[in-house]
Amino acid sequence: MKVFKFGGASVNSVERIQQMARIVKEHHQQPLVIIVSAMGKTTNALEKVAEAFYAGKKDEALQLFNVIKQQHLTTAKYLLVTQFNACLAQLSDFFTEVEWLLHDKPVRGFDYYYDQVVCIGELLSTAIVSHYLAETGLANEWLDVRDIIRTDSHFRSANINWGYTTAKTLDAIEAQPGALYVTQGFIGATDENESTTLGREGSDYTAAIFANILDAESLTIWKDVEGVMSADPKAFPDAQFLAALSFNEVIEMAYYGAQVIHPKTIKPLQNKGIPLHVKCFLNSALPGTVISSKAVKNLPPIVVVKNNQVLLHLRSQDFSFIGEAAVSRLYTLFSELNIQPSLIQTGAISLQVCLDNRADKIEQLAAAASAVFDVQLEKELSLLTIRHYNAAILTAMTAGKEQVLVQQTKQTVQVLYK
Ligand SMILES: Nc1ncnc2c1ncn2[C@@H]1O[C@H](COP(=O)(O)OP(=O)(O)O)[C@@H](O)[C@H]1O
Ligand SMILES: N[C@@H](CC(=O)OP(=O)(O)O)C(=O)O
Repeated sequence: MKVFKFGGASVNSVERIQQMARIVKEHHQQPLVIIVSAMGKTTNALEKVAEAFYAGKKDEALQLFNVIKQQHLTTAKYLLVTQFNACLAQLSDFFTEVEWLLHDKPVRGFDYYYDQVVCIGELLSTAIVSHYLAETGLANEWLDVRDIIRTDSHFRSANINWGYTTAKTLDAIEAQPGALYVTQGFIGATDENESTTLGREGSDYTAAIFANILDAESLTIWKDVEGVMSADPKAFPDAQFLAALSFNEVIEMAYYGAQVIHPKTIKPLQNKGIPLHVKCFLNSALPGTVISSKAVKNLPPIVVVKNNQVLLHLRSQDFSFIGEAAVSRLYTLFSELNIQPSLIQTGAISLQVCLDNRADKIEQLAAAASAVFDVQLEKELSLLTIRHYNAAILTAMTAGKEQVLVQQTKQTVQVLYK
């Protein structure tokens, strides 16, 4: 059994879905589970629908949703002939699911509605993909992952109930010769059948969950890049291709914000020693990156840049030293608000916390922290992280930048700059 994951970029056009089917055909000699994300930027568009709905702008929400609807219908029309009616029936059910909800008035928290709306992206894309594969002679079973992935009700970043999910996965998926399953990444459901999501870009994680439970031979994540590179090639055209990486290295990269693999993806694979291949869907003959338990030496400097960072300066109100009570209160707040700081630096009477600029969370954190600290906020910062750095690359990459904060270990340097 192998697991493949195709992200939004690999299903964002008719041609790319056709290319995906070619890849599946090439690898279909053995049982395959295919995890698919929402097409292109559909999740972002659905977020706008949820926001308009929650702001009481029903007509705007319906209008925005209609654009998404038409995009999916157009794609289905281009791709499908014999399977079109069956696909249309399935898409229409999902459209109705959202439209009913949008006609209601919000009575619960935003995150609940967010998940009920946003999960549709993956349901729509997989319906189209599954029917297209069938149309090209690749018989497959479409699975609603919400019947399999059971989560708690922590909407927008739900946690997996591994016991239930394992039993359901083994029930739903059989490793028979020729078996081909298509299902959604990123989404799940609670005991009450409410849809949940696992956190943005969470489809990689779904794929790792399936690979772990099914004891897959490998997981392949198909991307629009040659493999994992030493930096985002969109921002750094000179980035180097990395043929092999260890699980631990990729955990570090994801932790520091590399956008290439979702941070939760690695552990389920590492625990079972399942190799992760990151391959290019535009050219499946390229070898791609292999990520495994094997240590990889002599890596080049690996660069991660996170923009839109905020720095909170927290100073003790009476100029007393920052003690364990204050630090413990701060970490409790991170946990309560589900905040993962990008960087923390502790001084004698002050603490500095660098975070992603999520306005809602920053406001709540700043308000709660002001009970204990004097709080100041600095915005529009970027956080540069270099793993396996050397003096030359550090100098080159920080030239001309106003440095706000620097943190350095033997392996990793981080520079927050304006
Ligand atoms: N270190 C890296 N190596 C390769 N790609 C990276 C890296 N960091 C960021 N990226 C970006 O990740 C993108 C692929 O991820 P993403 O767009 O989320 O794909 P998908 O939609 O398939 O999940 C690439 O186009 C590239 O710009
Ligand atoms: N569609 C979701 C989940 C995901 O993983 O997408 P992608 O594989 O395109 O990063 C998102 O955009 O967050």
